[in-house]
Amino acid sequence: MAHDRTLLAPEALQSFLTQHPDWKHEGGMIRRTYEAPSFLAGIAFVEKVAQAAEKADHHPDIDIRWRKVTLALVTHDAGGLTFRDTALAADADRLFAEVVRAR
Ligand SMILES: C[C@H](O)[C@H](O)[C@H]1CNC2=NC(N)=NC(=O)C2=N1
Repeated sequence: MAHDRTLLAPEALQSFLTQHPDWKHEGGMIRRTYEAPSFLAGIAFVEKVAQAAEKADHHPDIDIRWRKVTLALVTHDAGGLTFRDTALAADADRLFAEVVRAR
């Protein structure tokens, strides 16, 4: 599948980071660590993220350490950050809020 490879303008990235202050721009990726209320809530969150990632054909690096789940995103095909990264990051934030509400 062909995807848009347009890199995010610096202002667009800045605007995302301002609106999502838990996400950091590090090593060419955007990264956030979520702390779930329990290990299984963290796993439920990862499952939701995996479903969203598969649907978007865009897959974050995922690191699970007990209740902490770290997501890191970059568009390898584009060699940098694109709207696909910030869109999935924003989806993940919504999904995390759902998991926390449902605990
Ligand atoms: C063919 C397919 O669209 C690509 O390999 C996708 C799959 N998932 C991906 N995920 C991420 N994070 N970056 C990519 O560039 C990427 N590319």
